[in-house]
Amino acid sequence: MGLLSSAGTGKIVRIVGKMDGAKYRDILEENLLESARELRLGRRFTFQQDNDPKHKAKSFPTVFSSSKVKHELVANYSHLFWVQGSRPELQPYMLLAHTDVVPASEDDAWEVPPFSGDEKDGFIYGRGTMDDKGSVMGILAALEYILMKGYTPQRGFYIGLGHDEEVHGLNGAVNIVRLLKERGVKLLFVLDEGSAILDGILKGLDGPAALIATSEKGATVLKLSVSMPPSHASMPPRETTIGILAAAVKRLEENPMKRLFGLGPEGGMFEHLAHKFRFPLNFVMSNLWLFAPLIARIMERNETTNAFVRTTTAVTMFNAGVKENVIASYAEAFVNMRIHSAQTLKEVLECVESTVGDPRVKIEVVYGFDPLPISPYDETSFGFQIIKKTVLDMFPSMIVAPGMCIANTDSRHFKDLSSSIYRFTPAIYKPGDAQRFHGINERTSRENYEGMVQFFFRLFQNCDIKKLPESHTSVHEL
Ligand SMILES: CCCCCCCC/C=C\CCCCCCCC(=O)N[C@@H](Cc1ccc(O)cc1)C(=O)O
Ligand SMILES: [Zn+2]
Ligand SMILES: [Zn+2]
Repeated sequence: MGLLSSAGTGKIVRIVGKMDGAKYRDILEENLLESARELRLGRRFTFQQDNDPKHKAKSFPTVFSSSKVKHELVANYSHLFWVQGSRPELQPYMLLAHTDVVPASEDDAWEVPPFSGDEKDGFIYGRGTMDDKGSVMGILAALEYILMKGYTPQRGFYIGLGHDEEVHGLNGAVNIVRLLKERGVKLLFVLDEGSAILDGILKGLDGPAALIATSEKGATVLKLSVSMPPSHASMPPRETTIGILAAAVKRLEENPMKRLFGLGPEGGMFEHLAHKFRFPLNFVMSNLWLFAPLIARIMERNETTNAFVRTTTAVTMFNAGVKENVIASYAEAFVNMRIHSAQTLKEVLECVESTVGDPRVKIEVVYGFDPLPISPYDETSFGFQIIKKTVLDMFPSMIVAPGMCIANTDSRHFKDLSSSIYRFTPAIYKPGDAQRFHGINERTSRENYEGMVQFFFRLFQNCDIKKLPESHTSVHEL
């Protein structure tokens, strides 16, 4: 069923295909245009900062007035929605997204101001359009639409919109989890951001591939610091705090963590994709047991694919000095590491200590956690198969494979509520797009945004089957 498509200049979406009459079409069109405007407003699309209850009611009037939907604020700014199903015996699932964003500076070379939400050449630009307001709006717009159609979901579901994902979700996601635990909720599956449809990003792969991440890397932030008494810049010591610390972080950069390609979920991902690679890569990918070290050397040349090969090391902050003619008494640096699934936090810390190899450099763990468990993706895994089916409904010839999230998401806080946690948004990303995450010119195409609404709209309906058909039946035939 076709739902949404691009319209003429100035219009984000127009309804096409099987719709239930002009009345719904007009209302929905107006509503989705409103949604798109909200998305474009970027900074202003923060439910909580407006602190105006009418604001969300205006954007999604049906969601906020439906007797089927229960909405509550969590920790003042996060949102928890419960959409009641008509068959309470069916286990609920949960969709996650977040409304907060990382900072963006007008001084960086954005093609359009980062909070203008301006549209250019078919793309809506702005901080949060990819990470993660597109999902927020896509989920709510799809819910608005399905409720307007009068569809009653059979399987109940939760929607959690965190407000502090970019600072670990300790107030938003963690409190949503706490509430659900208190209520004895167990989730059939959880779907969050963290992977997408990659087109041309994995070199040698013919055509796009939808990668449903079944795990995510662990992470740690380490604070490295050096202290010594301050002194006059005219009589410098042979080594300064800044020089010692700079040498330590340089050693970390020059000695990347070991290659682990093939030993984590990325192994299964490339094996699934193998037949879509051009010769000889198809042969090589089908025999990772033999060729993994060779592939790792090729993949590590590119920043995005390197993240699949190893635990990554990023020196993100360096602070030192108070005046240009005073030898700094203190220098500190922060190192952000994402831990490959085949390694533990403990192993990473041991390795960093040995690479730094200088007792004058104090190493403190700001936070850290191990890689997340791998969620099932076999033929009997309801969540994986339903997400896959929904992708195939939209893109029938798409290759769908299990993937790995190389960053971190709020979903990691949900591991006690479900063993089936998936990270995927149906956006298509092309070469250059990976750098837009937390970077400049973050943007979403009209097609990606519309696809997001369509994906969730279909997902709500696909989740209404009671159970998957017996194995060997293609889920696409459901
Ligand atoms: C990280 C972008 C990689 C792009 C790879 C190219 C493929 C794109 C496919 C899918 C989209 C990837 C979505 C990534 C979601 C990232 C969410 C996020 O930014 N989370 C924060 C959480 C965090 C972790 C550690 C901290 O110290 C603070 C915040 C993140 O940085 O991972
Ligand atoms: Zn995000
Ligand atoms: Zn982010």
